[in-house]
Amino acid sequence: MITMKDIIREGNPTLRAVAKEVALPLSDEDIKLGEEMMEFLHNSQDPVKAEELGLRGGVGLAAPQLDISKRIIAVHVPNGDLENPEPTLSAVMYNPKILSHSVQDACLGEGEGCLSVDREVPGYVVRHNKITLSYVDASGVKQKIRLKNYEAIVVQHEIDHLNGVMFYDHINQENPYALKDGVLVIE
Ligand SMILES: O=CN(O)C[C@@H](CC1CCCC1)C(=O)N1NCCC[C@H]1C(=O)Nc1ccccn1
Ligand code: NI
Repeated sequence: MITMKDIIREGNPTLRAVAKEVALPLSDEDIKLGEEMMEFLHNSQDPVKAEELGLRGGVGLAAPQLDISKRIIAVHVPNGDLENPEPTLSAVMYNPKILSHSVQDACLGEGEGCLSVDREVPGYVVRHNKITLSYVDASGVKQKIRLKNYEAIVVQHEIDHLNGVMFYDHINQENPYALKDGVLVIE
């Protein structure tokens, strides 16, 4: 079971490496890894288990964060209201690829953090507001989906990890809160 000790932190060169595509058909090992990554996200969002296991709540995780330089990500974005436990997006994605994106950019009003970064780095992380994404799912089936707003931001943060990019690489050094016209701020 994945816990915080398995997550590498800034300074580990794997976070700056370009991860390798996984071979198809998916190996049992890669399928198992995806399941463990999703289990971590579930546990990290469960107040009891997160407390028990000392987990920081996470909505996404990329294999390089486990010191595994493979193009595998897991995302589990909970639905806003507690009544409806249906997550808005929950998937393990193998070899995810952004096929196209909107001209419109967006950022989280709160900025971003990272389970591999044990410090606050303030500032807007400007990303694409909408993306068209292809990936292979855990059943080995090629998927093509469109995402927007928060879900699109989460997936872009994870795909960045596959390319050795950290969220703060996108922050404007001169003025971390500088915004070009038309960037959607997502609260
Ligand atoms: O690469 C993957 N990571 O580094 C985990 C990150 C991924 C998100 C950061 C911004 C977009 C994707 C993550 O999830 N966080 N960042 C650090 C601490 C907070 C935590 C978070 O946003 N938690 C959360 C949010 C809503 C609901 C439940 N939990
Ligand atoms: Ni991260």
